[in-house]
Amino acid sequence: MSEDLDLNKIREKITKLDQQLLELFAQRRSLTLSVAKSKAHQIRPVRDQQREQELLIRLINQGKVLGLDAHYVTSVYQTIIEDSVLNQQAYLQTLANPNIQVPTVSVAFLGNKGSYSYLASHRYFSRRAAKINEYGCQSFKEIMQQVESGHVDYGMLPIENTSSGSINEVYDALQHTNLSIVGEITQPIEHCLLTAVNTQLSKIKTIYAHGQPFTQCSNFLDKQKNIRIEYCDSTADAMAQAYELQDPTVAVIGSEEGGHLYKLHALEKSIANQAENHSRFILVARKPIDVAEQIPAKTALILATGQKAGALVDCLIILKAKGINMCKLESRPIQGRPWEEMFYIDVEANLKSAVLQEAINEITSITNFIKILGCYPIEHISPTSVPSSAINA
Ligand SMILES: C=C(O[C@@H]1C=C(C(=O)O)C=C[C@H]1O)C(=O)O
Repeated sequence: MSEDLDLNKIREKITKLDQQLLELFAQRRSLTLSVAKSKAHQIRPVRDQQREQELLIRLINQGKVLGLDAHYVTSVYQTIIEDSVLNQQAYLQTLANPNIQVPTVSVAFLGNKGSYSYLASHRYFSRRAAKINEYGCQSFKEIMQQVESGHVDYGMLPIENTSSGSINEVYDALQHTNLSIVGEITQPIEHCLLTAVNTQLSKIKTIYAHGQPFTQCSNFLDKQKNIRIEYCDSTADAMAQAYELQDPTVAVIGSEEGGHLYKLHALEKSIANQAENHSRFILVARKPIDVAEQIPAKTALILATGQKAGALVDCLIILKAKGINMCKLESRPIQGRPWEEMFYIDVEANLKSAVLQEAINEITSITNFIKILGCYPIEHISPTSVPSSAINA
């Protein structure tokens, strides 16, 4: 056989190229860290979308000469730039908070190895070069107690999901805690039907899962006939059960990545109602953090206005007048005060900024209660778009 068609030889070449690509990615990453150091010095914002756009247009054109599709080049580089910006943000945060640089952190999350909260915790801290001591919990309340008592440094809590909405239990718990929100991470939720042994969908009689995945996969589940549903405290518990049972009639709903930790494989993939299914998690700690000026920040607060006509609108008008963007508004009942509501507001502003301080002072003067839940770096990096003329030229 000619060497050009020898599969093993071709794959060896691909393996070598991939190694070189990884080395180049690592070199690029370390250069962007030098950029972050320079920006820290000059107090310039981390993100420079004009530079990103110029870079993307140049790469699209260079890619075309090499026969690479413009969409492919754009999507690869948007991923690289997202990593670069998040890495620079993480670095600047260590400079802004020198007192909390520790090589090992302990994190409480829902469930055990393999739960979505476990995956979110690992993803969040992988960028912060910290080793994790994991502390799996059975409830959101337990997670908060573990952080409040000082038993662990951080708690990772899911707060909202793109298909099932806000997680009320977590919102309610935030009313009664002194913990601060110090970070966020959005985790793609890719629900699969996982089994411990080789089997077929028609043989499944029982599905184990946490309540949230059940809600998020209701369309798929409605189509399955004669299946018993067993609710579990967490996705990880469901996976552990399936692993123990080794039963061809049993399946669980969870991520493929988490399932690997329990030697489970995917019988069906992408079973969620919405193809784009993401959960946003918040990270809580006993002390608030500072957010570096060069990083886009979000501040979360809760307030109670009492029963006056237009009282909430008056608060929002203050934010509008100061040009502060509100990115989330949620209301929850106040325990023991029927029909009164607590409003949860996320704004895109740094708590240290004069403009937000002024807004908070004005809002405080017209509300019954206000509490700052925390200020933290915005982790969502919206991709820089390129003009369609560059793509289609
Ligand atoms: C590296 C930089 O920081 C950010 C990341 C970029 C990148 O990874 O290429 C480009 C522009 C900035 O948004 C930079 O400013 O050059």
